[in-house]
Amino acid sequence: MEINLVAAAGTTLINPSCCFKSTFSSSSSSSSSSSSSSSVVCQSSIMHSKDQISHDEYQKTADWLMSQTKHRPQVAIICGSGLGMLADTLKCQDSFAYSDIPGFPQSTVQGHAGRLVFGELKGKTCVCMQGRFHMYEGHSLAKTTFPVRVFKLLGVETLIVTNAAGSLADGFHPGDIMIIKDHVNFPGLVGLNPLSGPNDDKFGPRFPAMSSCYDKDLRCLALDIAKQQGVSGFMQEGVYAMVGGPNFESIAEARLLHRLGVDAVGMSTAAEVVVATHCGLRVFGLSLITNKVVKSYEDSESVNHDGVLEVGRLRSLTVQQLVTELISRIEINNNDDSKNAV
Ligand SMILES: O=P(O)(O)O[C@@H]1C[C@H](O)[C@@H](CO)O1
Ligand code: HPA
Repeated sequence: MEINLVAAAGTTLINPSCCFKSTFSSSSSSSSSSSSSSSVVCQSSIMHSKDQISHDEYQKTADWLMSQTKHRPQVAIICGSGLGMLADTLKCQDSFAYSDIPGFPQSTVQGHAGRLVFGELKGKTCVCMQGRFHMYEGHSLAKTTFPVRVFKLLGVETLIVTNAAGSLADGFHPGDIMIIKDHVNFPGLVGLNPLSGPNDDKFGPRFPAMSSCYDKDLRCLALDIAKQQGVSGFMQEGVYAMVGGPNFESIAEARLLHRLGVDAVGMSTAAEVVVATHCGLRVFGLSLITNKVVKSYEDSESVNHDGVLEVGRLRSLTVQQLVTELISRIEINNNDDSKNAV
C-alpha cells in the first residue's frame, strides 16, 4: 500500500486546546487557586516527593482490576496515536474506562481513547491500553508509566509498545513500520526518569541495564512474520528517540537528532520501556512512521497531529496483523506474578 505523504501529513496545525478534556485539571480541582494549576504544570519537569507512587498504590490498582475481570494477562500492549484498534481484535473483552480505574491517570490526547481492554488473542490473555499517557500532558513520569508496574503485578511477562513517530533516517517513509532496536531517552539523559527517587527493590535494581531492553528474539520473529505476510517492503529496524513534546521538532533539532543516529522521534515509549525493563518485562516495540521530520529550510511541509492519526488509520490493519501473529507465537513462561506479587 502506497501512502501519500502530503495528503497524510496535512499542513494545518490543530488547536491544542481542543485535545484537552476537562479531566486534565481534575487532580487539582479541589482548589481553584492559581497555585493548584501551576502545580499540575510543574509535575513533569521536577521530581517531587508527591510524584512518588508507593508499592501499595500499584497493588491496589492491580487488586481492583483482578476483582473486576477473570482475565489474567500474559501480554500487555500499549497503543500509540491512532493505533487503538489493536484492542478491537481481543475476544471475550472486559473493558474499563481509565476514569473508573482507581489510581489510573486520564488520557487527554485525540486518538487515545482512554480504555483498558482485557481479552483473549490467539490463545494468549492480553491487556491493551487504548491510549497512553505522555509527559507533555502534565503527568509526572511516574504517572505516565504507572500502568506498566500494574501490568507486572497482574502477571504480565511481555510488553508490546507501539507509537507514532516522525522519521529522520533518509530511507524511511510515512507508512513504514520500524521495529525498535534501541532508544535514546532524552528526558532520562537530563534526569527526568520515571525511576528517579528512592528505588523500589520489589520491582527491580537501583541501576538497571538498558543494553538489551528490546528483546532480540522478538525482533527477529517480527521480521520473519513481516516476510511471511508480504510486508517486509516497508519494515525497518532502528533507533527511536523520546523527546518531551508537545511541539514537533525545529529544523535545527531535527538535524541534531539525525546526526546523533536517531532514526525516528516521538514523545513517548522510552520511559515505559525503562520501567518495564527495570521490573523484568520482555519488551517488543514498533514505531509507525507517520511523517518525515522536516530537516531542510527549503521544505515547506509541516507535520500535524491529524496527519499522524490518518497514517495510523491507513496502516492499522497491517500493524494489527503483525502484532496478532507475533502474540500468537510468543512463548509464555507462566510466571504467575499476580499470585506471587513482586
Ligand atoms: O503516543 P504516541 O507516542 O504514539 O504519540 C505521538 C507523539 C504525540 O503524542 C503525538 C503527535 O502526533 O503522536
Ligand atoms: N516528532 C515527534 N513526535 C511525533 C512525530 C514527530 O515528527 N510524529 C509523530 N509523533
